[in-house]
Order: sequence, then C-alpha cells, then structure tokens
Amino acid sequence: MSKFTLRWGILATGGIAESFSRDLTVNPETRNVKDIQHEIVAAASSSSADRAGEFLKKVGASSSAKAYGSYEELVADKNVDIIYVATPHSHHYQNAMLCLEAGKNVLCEKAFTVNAAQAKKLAEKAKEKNLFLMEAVWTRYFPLSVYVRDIITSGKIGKVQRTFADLSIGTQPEEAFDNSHRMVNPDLAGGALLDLGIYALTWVFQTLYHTQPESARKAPTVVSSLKKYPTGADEMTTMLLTFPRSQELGGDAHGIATTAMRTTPDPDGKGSAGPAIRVQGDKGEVQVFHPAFRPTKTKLVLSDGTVEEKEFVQPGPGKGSGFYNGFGDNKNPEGEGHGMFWEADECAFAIKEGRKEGKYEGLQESIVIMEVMDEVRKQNGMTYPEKIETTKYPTQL
Ligand SMILES: NC(=O)C1=CN([C@@H]2O[C@H](COP(=O)(O)OP(=O)(O)OC[C@H]3O[C@@H](n4cnc5c(N)ncnc54)[C@H](OP(=O)(O)O)[C@@H]3O)[C@@H](O)[C@H]2O)C=CC1
Ligand SMILES: O=C1OC[C@@H](O)[C@H](O)[C@H]1O
Repeated sequence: MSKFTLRWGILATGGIAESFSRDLTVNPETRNVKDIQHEIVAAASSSSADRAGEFLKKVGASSSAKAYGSYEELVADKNVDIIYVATPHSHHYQNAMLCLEAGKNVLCEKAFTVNAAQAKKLAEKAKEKNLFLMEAVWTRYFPLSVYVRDIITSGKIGKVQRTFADLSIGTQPEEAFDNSHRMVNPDLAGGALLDLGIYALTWVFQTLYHTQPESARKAPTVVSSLKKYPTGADEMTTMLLTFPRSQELGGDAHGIATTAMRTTPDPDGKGSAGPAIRVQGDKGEVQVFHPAFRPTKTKLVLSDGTVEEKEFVQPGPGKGSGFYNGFGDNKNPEGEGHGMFWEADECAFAIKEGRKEGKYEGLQESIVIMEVMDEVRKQNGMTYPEKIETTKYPTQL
C-alpha cells in the first residue's frame, strides 16, 4: 500500500522550527507509524532566502526543497499542503491568517494566538475555507499523554477531583534573556503565562476537561494572581480553575496551574522533589514528572497499594536530535527523538482522513484556553500592544 505523504512548508527559521523540522525527517516507522510520511518541500525566512536555504540544509531537507525570502512566497507554493507557523506569539494570528487566506492547512505553534478573539477568527476562517487548523501543543499527542488520559477515563483513579500542574523553568531571567527576548518582551506577547503557563493549563485541561464527553465539557471559572517582570510581561502566574462537572463524574473539579521563571519543580534535575503534575481521584492519583512540555516519566499510586512507574522514552534517530528548550541549546539523551513528530503525524492522519481539527485538542478547546488566559491577564492588568492584540488583518507588525 502506498503511503500518504504530507508536504510541509516551514514558516520561520528559529529554534523550534529547527527542532520540528528535524523531527519531520525521522522515519515514522521508527515509532511504528506505517501509513503516512512527511516531506519538507519549502521553508521561508522573513530575513532572506539564503537563511531559508541554510535552514533547509541544516535540518536535512531534500535538495529539491524551495527556499523563500518571504512568507508570502511560501504560502503561494502549490506543492505545499500544510504550513507550520513557528514565529513568536505576537505573529501567529497574522501569519496563520496569511496561510489560511492562501488556502493552506496550518499547524500553528503555541500559544495559539495573543487572545481568544484572534483564535476565534482563525477558526472561522479555517471553517470558511474548509482547511485543517491545529494549535501545536505537541505534548497532547505523546503516548504518555494518551496513557494518562486513559487512566482517567478508565476510572482507575476513581472520580477525578483535582489536578495540580506546574511548568516553571528555574532560571534567572535577567541573565538568561535580554529585554527584547521573546520570553519577556511584551511586543512579542512574551511572559510566563503564554509561553510556559500554557503547558500547565494543557495538563489541567487534558485531565479535567478533555476527558469528559464532548457534550458535557464546560468552560471553567478562574481566579488568578500574576507577578510582573520589569518589561511588563509576567514572570510568575498562578491560576485556580473550577470545572463544572456532573455528580456522575464526581462533581466540580479543581485545577491549579502554576508557572514561574525563577523556580522549578525539579531543582536537582533528578525528580527528587516529586512530580510536576498530580491528577487526583478518589481512588488514587497519576503523577507526571517535569518538564510538563516533554515529560518522560509517570507514577500511578492507588489507594489499594498499587504503585506503577513508567518511562516513555521518545523513539527517534539516535544521538541528540537537537532538543531545544526555547532559549538555549540542549541535546536529547542519546537514543531519544525530540517528540514533535507525534503532532506532525496527527496532522497527516487528519488531512488523509479529511478531518479539520486535531483529535486531542480541537479549536473549541484552544479557544477556551485562550479565554482563560485573557481572563487571567484581565484580572491582573497585563495588556499587550494593540497592534498585536488586534483581529484586524492584515496588520503590519
Ligand atoms: N513546542 C515547543 O516545544 C516550543 C515552542 N515554541 C514556540 O515557538 C514559537 C517560536 O519560538 P522560538 O523558535 O523559540 O523563537 P525564535 O526567536 O528562535 O524564532 C522565531 C522566528 O520567527 C521569525 N520572526 C518573524 N518575525 C519576528 C520578530 N519580529 N521577532 C522575532 N522573530 C521573528 C524569525 O524567523 P525568520 O527570520 O526566518 O522569519 C525567527 O527566527 C513561539 O510561539 C514559542 O512559544 C518555542 C520553543 C519550544
Ligand atoms: O514551548 C516551550 O517549551 C519549552 C520552553 O522552555 C519554551 O520556552 C517554550 O516556548
């Protein structure tokens, strides 16, 4: 049987574009995926075509892949089936809209947009054009996440009551980033909430919201506190979410999502401080260890005395495929892939099957999460410049 090939265009040539593109070059059979394959057919850099060309060489794309010096040229390429948007948060709305308007399917990096209004507009445009659109929350597609969700829906830990989830990175932001860096720069919609807090929210949502039947899912209420960094972006944010749920499911559930730049749930790098995520039911809990964006270890602890630890090593090409932590250069342990190929596979399966959204986080869920982040920013007076909050398209950034 011939394989379905998804032809990718890569929009931007920064750190995560490199990790993602390297993962696209990994043979899917190494992860036991047989019916689809990926091909990078083009990349574009807003700086120059030369930079796009160097990028294509670096990530191991075929020599026939096209290098463009503008995003507009990329979206006009007829050989491209889907575009991976890998620019800073501030640019996602404009860049993703450019792709959709040109008739391209889109996988857009997290945080999906700057606010929920922009996310809704993208979802409407994708629907109008009958295109696939997905937020690139890669963690949702890991076998580890599938396992955790299955634990919950199978009832193994009983009725789920509460999830604690933290993604904090234990850095000194003053040393790690200058004020123009995307992690702290409000002009690029920087800050802990949109960059890191999204993963804490991902764990809260995929355990307390996504595990409910679709018709039963209700948006949570939220109370929050946020500490600002001198640039005006946030460096630490804490959110308490209440999910309205039926008595049958155990009644309302609480999600505590935290993020911070200066602390870490894993100070010794060995997991000694305990898990970063705890999903608690009335018969036990399932734990997930740091980092919330790329966890590899879980522990199930039940009130009947069962304790089961599991390791989920990312399958892959062998020596360090270039694991990128968002602001530095970090290598995967030998023999591990990065893990962005799972979300890429989902795009291929969806497009092959004619689905228009990701199966483990549809657009409605991305929008609800953006609404939570909007509310947190509103409660704490954190705004971004109007030109990146606007839904006006096109807007020159
Ligand atoms: N899933 C994950 O694990 C990770 C996801 N991310 C997400 O990926 C996105 C990009 O992050 P990352 O790759 O670290 O960022 P980088 O700064 O490394 O790269 C961003 C790229 O966007 C393009 N760009 C266009 N306009 C601008 C602008 N005004 N300022 C800066 N860059 C611009 C540039 O590419 P060019 O010049 O080629 O056009 C640049 O190289 C963010 O949304 C982030 O949240 C980041 C890290 C990890
Ligand atoms: O998505 C991400 O995951 C890893 C983080 O360190 C990074 O900053 C973030 O963008």
